[in-house]
Amino acid sequence: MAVKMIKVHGSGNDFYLLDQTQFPEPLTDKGLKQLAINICKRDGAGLYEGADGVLVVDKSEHAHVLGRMRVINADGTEASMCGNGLRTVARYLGTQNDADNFRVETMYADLKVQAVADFAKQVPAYSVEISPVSFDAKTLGMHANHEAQTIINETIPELKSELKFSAVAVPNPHLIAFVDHATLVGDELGRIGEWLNDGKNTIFPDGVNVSFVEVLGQNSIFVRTFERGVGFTNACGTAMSASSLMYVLLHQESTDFNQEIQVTNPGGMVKTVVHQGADEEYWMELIGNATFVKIVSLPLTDALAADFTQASATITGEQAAYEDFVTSLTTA
Ligand SMILES: N[C@H](CCC[C@H](N)C(=O)O)C(=O)O
Repeated sequence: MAVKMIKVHGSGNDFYLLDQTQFPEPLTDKGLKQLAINICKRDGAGLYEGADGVLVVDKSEHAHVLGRMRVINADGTEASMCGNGLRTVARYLGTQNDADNFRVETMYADLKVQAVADFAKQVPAYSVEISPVSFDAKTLGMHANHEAQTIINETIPELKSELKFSAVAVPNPHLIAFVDHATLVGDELGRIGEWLNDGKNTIFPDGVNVSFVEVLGQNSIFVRTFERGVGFTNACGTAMSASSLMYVLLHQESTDFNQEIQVTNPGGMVKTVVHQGADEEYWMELIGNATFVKIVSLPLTDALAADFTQASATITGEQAAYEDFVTSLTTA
């Protein structure tokens, strides 16, 4: 039996999208974990150029929902949410069902998704809801500053850093610091990211996505992320959304709720809007590309055995359009 997947990306954060309804029976969790570990490997060891993870699409049992998304990181760990990935799943399900405004089931919420105007020619774009939001240490799996219940714009002495951090779950866990440009591009992010995802530290035993944010101007930030279960990525959608929330809460001199924020990153650019609902709950809109790079196919048993010799791919041509879009950002 062959397995068909779409290589997709959101702002250069790339995934294999696997629709499990192609199989008579869905893969087991163990099978999904092994598949992700095999195909995501970089440096030629994985399926083509590898990936940051696998987006698993299944039917949803929930009413008014077009499908379900699960997120498997490149190291095989499962995450509760993936903002860049959700945009590509929204495009996949929307195209399949001829719908452009619907909900997708994720681990903790059925999230709103909507097709929006293309970012550029052959660069389709979607807006997705990022929620629920929590600052609670228990939800974050955080043990720091004498078991503090929340950490918002505070130093964490144990990290041997002068930086001030904010910890927020959206709902996957994020640790965010606003920094100057030299720190943004320096080694500190990698040092802290490796440490908090080493599987041994006592601050985030289950790991955490770590981001440094530079304020570039009015409603404009740059976000660089070391992702749990992956390492450095071109972009992390939930990190850019969580960073936008902290930007609104801590930097009202240059942004505010309900304003469109431009978030640039090593893989390109997305837009975010931070909302506070009537119930006082925060939620974010993450608006960005949903690029389908190629359709790949190979025998399922080979993929599970990390044998990619029979793999075939059909290129869509969208990657060239996306690269032109990124170039236009710097020449604008
Ligand atoms: N590495 C993340 C999951 C992927 C999130 C990211 N790719 C995004 O776009 O939000 C975690 O373990 O929480």
